Amino acid sequence: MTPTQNGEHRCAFVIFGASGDLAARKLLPALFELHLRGALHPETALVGFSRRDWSDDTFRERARAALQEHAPKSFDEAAWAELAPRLSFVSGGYDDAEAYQKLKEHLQNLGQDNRLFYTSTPPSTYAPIAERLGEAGMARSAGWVRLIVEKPFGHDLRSARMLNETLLKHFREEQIYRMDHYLAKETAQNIAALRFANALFEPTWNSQYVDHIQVTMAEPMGMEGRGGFYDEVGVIRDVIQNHLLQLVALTATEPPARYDAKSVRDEKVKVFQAMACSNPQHAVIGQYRGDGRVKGYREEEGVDPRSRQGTYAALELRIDNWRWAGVPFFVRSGKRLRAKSSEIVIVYKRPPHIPFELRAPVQHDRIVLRLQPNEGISLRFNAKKPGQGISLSRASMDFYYDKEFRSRNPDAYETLLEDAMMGDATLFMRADEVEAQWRVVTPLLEAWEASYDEPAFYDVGSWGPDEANDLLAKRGRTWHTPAVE
Ligand SMILES: NC(=O)C1=CN([C@@H]2O[C@H](COP(=O)(O)OP(=O)(O)OC[C@H]3O[C@@H](n4cnc5c(N)ncnc54)[C@H](OP(=O)(O)O)[C@@H]3O)[C@@H](O)[C@H]2O)C=CC1
Ligand SMILES: O=C1O[C@H](COP(=O)(O)O)[C@@H](O)[C@H](O)[C@H]1O
Repeated sequence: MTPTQNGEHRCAFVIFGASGDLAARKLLPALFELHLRGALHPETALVGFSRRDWSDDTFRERARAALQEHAPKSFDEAAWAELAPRLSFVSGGYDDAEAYQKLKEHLQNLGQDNRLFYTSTPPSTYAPIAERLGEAGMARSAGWVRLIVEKPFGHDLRSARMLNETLLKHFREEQIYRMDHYLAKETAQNIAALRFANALFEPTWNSQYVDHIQVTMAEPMGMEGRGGFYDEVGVIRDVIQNHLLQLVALTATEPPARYDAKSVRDEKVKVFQAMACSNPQHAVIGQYRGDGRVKGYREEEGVDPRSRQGTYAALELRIDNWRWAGVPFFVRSGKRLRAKSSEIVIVYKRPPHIPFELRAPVQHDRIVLRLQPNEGISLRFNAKKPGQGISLSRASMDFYYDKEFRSRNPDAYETLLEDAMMGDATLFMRADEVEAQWRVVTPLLEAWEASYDEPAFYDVGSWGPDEANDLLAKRGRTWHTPAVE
């Protein structure tokens, strides 16, 4: 019997901030996809909550419009007609105790004891939402109660600890699901499958064979209307503290004994604890400048025209443990770069002895794990060129998800919402994990914010500032250039 049939994941799914961008672009389309493939229990109710004075019908109209706009290929009238009556709306403030009494009555009337709350609201509301839910007696029920907390989780180590303390006053750790949607990308999940379901890779996955590892998350977009938010946050808080550090941890972790929430997260925490804190000597913080055609960061709406905020960062990280001692991990991310590309590159050492007479040193073998686009894996190695004698050329073995599998890759939010309804927290972050991640980046953030240095400027459409190339050149390495279409 599937969990849908046995009803374990039937629930009332409450979206705080249901009028917002994330709900429209990600949450409602993900729930609709789950409904289309029968993974949303037929009695699950979707409850929107926000300050808008909306009726149930207004929420339904907005949700329908959001699906038509953001999931046009999946939108289906018959499926929508089934789902629409299960949507309802409660209007109220996120810090308003009376509104939570109204919500409580609404959920009682729906007759759903299992409840999943989602904070799709600005970060300043996460703590008040948890507190008001707790005070209204909604952190417990006759069924299960879970709380999904969006990112960013805190602004630094101190605020992340305070947020954890507040949440844990009202909810038990097992009830709290902290989001990092990168963990649910198929290729991020495939790192564990590649390493731990094959005998081929793991024996060389260590400092004896690996020269260094690169993690890149490049985006061509600028601020897209989020300038005000971004200017408070910057690239380190926005993606490095969470997405990139998680990718490093998945690449570096020891094999867990079992693939479950406790074992996987225990191992990731050990990686973060072994990570040396980042520092300005081993980091470059950059900012994109305009080219007359495309606005520079300082010209973006909502951004301080003298802002020093980083829209790009490159860091060298170290993991001081037996497996990774001496292997640098270079991570970088930026806005307004040449193309969208998220990838992890494992660069191998050269063989200890080359028996051929060659004109140039052999190149390093590489495993490229592509998260997006062209999800898949490439193994780049040296091969003999046809003809007399040995001369080498680069060759590649490529695996592409879309060519190998017929099924579509679910969106990360779809996977995460389904997992949360099933009570599987493996792809969500634990309290100690988030704090351990903040420990790594906070010293760099503090040093940068206390300094008066200008960021390293880079051109729109480039791969980042020259200083980021120097960071690797100092270590005798170069960045892998992502393949772009
Ligand atoms: N959008 C995205 O792609 C992503 C978003 N996130 C995170 O998800 C959360 C929601 O994001 P998003 O939907 O973009 O946010 P929005 O700015 O769209 O806010 C969501 C809703 O919260 C309410 N709201 C807005 N500002 C305030 C405020 N100052 N005080 C109280 N309520 C407010 C509004 O609802 P109303 O006025 O009706 O009450 C709004 O519709 C954020 O924490 C964000 O960091 C994470 C990753 C990606
Ligand atoms: O969390 C975030 O991620 C997006 C990028 O996500 P992706 O799945 O499209 O790679 C990023 O644009 C945004 O700034 C950040 O908040």
